[in-house]
Amino acid sequence: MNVTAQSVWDNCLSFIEDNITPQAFKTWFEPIKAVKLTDGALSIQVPSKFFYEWLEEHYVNLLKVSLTRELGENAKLVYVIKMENTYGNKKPFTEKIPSANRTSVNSQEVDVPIKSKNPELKNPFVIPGIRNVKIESQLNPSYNFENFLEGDSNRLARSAGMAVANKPGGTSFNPLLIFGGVGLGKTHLAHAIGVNIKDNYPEKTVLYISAEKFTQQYIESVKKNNRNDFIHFYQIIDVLIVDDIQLLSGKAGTQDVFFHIFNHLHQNGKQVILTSDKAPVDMQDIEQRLLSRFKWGLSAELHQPDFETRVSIIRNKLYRDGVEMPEEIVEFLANNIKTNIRELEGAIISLIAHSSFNKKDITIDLAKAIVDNYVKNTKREVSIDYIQKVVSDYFQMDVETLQSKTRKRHIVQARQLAMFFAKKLTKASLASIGTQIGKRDHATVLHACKTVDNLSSTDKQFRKYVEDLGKKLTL
Ligand SMILES: Nc1ncnc2c1ncn2[C@@H]1O[C@H](COP(=O)(O)OP(=O)(O)OP(=O)(O)O)[C@@H](O)[C@H]1O
Repeated sequence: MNVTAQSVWDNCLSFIEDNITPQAFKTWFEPIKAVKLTDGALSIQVPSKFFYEWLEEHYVNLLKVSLTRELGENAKLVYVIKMENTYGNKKPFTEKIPSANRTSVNSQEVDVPIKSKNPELKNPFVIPGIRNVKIESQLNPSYNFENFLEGDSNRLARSAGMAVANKPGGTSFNPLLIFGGVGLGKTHLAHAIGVNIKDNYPEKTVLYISAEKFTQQYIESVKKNNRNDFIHFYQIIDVLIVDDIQLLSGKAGTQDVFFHIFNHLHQNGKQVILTSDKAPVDMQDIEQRLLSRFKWGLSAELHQPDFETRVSIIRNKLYRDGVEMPEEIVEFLANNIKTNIRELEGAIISLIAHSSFNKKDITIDLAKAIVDNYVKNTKREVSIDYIQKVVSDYFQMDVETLQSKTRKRHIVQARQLAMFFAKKLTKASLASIGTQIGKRDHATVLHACKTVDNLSSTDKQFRKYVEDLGKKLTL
């Protein structure tokens, strides 16, 4: 019988297929092409260097056994690797394949003898120096657990984050989705988990990436026709942290590729950590199959910090910056900047800067001037969730009541006010506002906005509601 590269490889494949899961076979063996067979050496082409390394890491014995069955003890395997690509990595794939093994510019051939001449190598398929690919984690070490202060507002998310950091992929918090409003610490906590995992498990590959950058990389990979490399790159990560996942909204291609990466990682016990500015249930234009996966693990909300937590955050920042500030001013800041920790930090920095540039002491008057100025100049972003919370608190009802189907007048009015402020203070569409406030349609929201306008010009009491709520929501 005529023995060709293809026939040898086909036989290897049927042996391999019997020994691994269909999913693994599809992912790691179907993309391989048999290239040539010369002097007992089978050349196979793999799509990327990562792919090659993955095979070496996970399937080396299987390859060895299957090839030895076909070509005998002296069989050799030669990998032909297409030019590699870079993803999410400033210094990608810096490991060098020994130049003696490099035979062409557009492809890299790695000659891997089954019987090694080097007796120290336990695994004869492995070439030292190229197995461990360094992927820069893109983590910011200054965002860690030590300086992520705990309070009622973040206790659940912080504890879940610590549990994940202690046992990545080994808890039921997979994925861990951290969600909450602007500037409440989602990015900080996500980094802290990654940083802690790197401390606990230095050998694990951790990658932090924003959903925006992930999308750009994906688009780039499609343009360059190397979508598979893109997928394989992400599939070898042990801990994948994707920030602002809501930004995948409306991007069907990126969602699809993320779905496959997510599934692969999850099935292989790898940890996924996501952040979002809204709960999965409120995410718009994200495919249902992806949303349902986001809900598989734990969704933990970061709420607005309470007064005590705000005070601790200020004190901690002052301590780290080596600045002293009278307690009265610390409390003044904590009382006046409530909804966004980034703004709180910004106000502290401005205060310190004003005092040192103008050589003035930090006084309560200076603090008032900064806070006034700060609040005026800061376009506050409020979420629809926050609006519903403020309106229901104001009318002493809970959010569920505000959203309910009841026609009781005071509840209808509260709901209409929430819709009115959502239209006024957010960029959300009428349809999206309706969905988020009790699953109503856009016509109901439009009607609510008109009603609030009419009533505020005819009903004094109602006008007071609008003014009070307006102040609460924009302060
Ligand atoms: N619990 C906390 N303790 C100390 N600092 C905090 C805490 N929470 C948030 N911060 C600080 O507040 C700032 C804003 O946090 P971060 O950028 O993580 O917010 P975010 O929720 O990701 O915001 P965005 O919605 O804009 O992406 C950061 O400087 C962060 O260090």
